[in-house]
Amino acid sequence: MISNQDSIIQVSAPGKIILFGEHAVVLEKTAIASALSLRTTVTFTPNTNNTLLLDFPDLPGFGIREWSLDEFKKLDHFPNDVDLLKPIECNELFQKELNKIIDIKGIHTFLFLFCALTKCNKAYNIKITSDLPIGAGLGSSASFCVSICAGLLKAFDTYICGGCKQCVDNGIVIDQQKQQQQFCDEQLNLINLWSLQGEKIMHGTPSGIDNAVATFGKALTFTRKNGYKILDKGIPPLRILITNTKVSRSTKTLVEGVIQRSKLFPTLIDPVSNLIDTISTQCIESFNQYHTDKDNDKLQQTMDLMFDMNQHLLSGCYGVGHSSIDTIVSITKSLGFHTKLTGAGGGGCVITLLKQDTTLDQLSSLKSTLSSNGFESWEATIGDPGVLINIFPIQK
Ligand SMILES: Nc1ncnc2c1ncn2[C@@H]1O[C@H](COP(=O)(O)OP(=O)(O)O)[C@@H](O)[C@H]1O
Ligand SMILES: C[C@@](O)(CCOP(=O)(O)O)CC(=O)O
Ligand SMILES: [Mg+2]
Repeated sequence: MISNQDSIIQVSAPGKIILFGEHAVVLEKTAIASALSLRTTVTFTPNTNNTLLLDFPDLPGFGIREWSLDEFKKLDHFPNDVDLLKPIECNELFQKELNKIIDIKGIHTFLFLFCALTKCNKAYNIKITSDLPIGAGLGSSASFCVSICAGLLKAFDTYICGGCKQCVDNGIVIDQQKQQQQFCDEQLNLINLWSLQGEKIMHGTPSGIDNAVATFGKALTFTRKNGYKILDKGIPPLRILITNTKVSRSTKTLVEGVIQRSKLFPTLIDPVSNLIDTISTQCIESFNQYHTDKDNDKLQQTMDLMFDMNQHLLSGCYGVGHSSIDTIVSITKSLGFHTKLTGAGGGGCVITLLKQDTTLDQLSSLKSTLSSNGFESWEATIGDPGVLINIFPIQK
């Protein structure tokens, strides 16, 4: 059998949209998210130079960089004694040491996961590409962390299930043509927990919803207390248009701002968070109702109202709106559609609820109005699978 250490490993994980509950989910409330068909792909190719070569074309100004593995191993706080089956946070002192090597949070995240999971015992060229816009609310950071963790655990044959048939052998083939495989649930849980440690370096206080949806895929509800729950019957056939404001923002700063506001003004912010929680739970109820009565009009009416309410609470009460988002809300409203931000807000992407019977002409008129205002939009495909893996033998 060819060892994984002598193979090319390719892993992909999806981005996501949050339908309801972003930010409130950090404050312990319920949120609902669905995986997107847009994915981040990581390719691990062994090298014989004792180096780590990173090729990150989507990270502005990064390009390709290479370090000797010894450069990391010699650091005083190198995570030597980590148990791979028990994910832990990055030691602050190690992060400070990484910061002296390179001052980019996303790269600290990568380097922490790489050092903790491989102990720098294997040299790799690693390429990461994404279909997702980076830093725009569609969960690129989580799909980045999930793909890295899944690939590195596989590279070292680290399985919390002990190496079940699904994880070690042929697995469940999701896509015959691409021969992509899925891990077992136990291994997915391990990947999810390691990815959360990565997200913590990027964001400080991630709720965990983004890495859960990038790991498990489909559509799920999430609370920090109870974790994720896959919506067994899926999401009703909603049509969603994603529009990118192209305004860049920092998830970390926005999340910190909302936490700060809720600490300073608990009597004002708690009821807002509770109302968002009610919107999320009402959404689940409406989905269940739809699965019974298939009443599209009723679902559309409720969802339209909840899109408006959630948007205004995020913008007016949590303070994570942006004038570009307001512009899209008003353009879409003038054409009869309801829009909310998705992810951290402050710019990034927004989602508009189309109707089941929105015609191609109506859609293209909506898209061209948005485009003439400088915004790019596309209809989303949601409910996609979570993290998937391919192994290729190296061609000699
Ligand atoms: N394909 C990628 N290549 C390199 N870094 C990435 C990639 N995707 C995500 N990242 C990291 O994630 C960060 C963006 O995460 P974040 O601000 O949470 O936005 P979002 O998750 O909404 O896209 C980037 O600044 C970068 O550090
Ligand atoms: C704002 C938040 O709810 C989602 C952030 O998503 P994104 O990184 O902006 O894609 C934060 C979180 O849940 O960790
Ligand atoms: Mg993110």
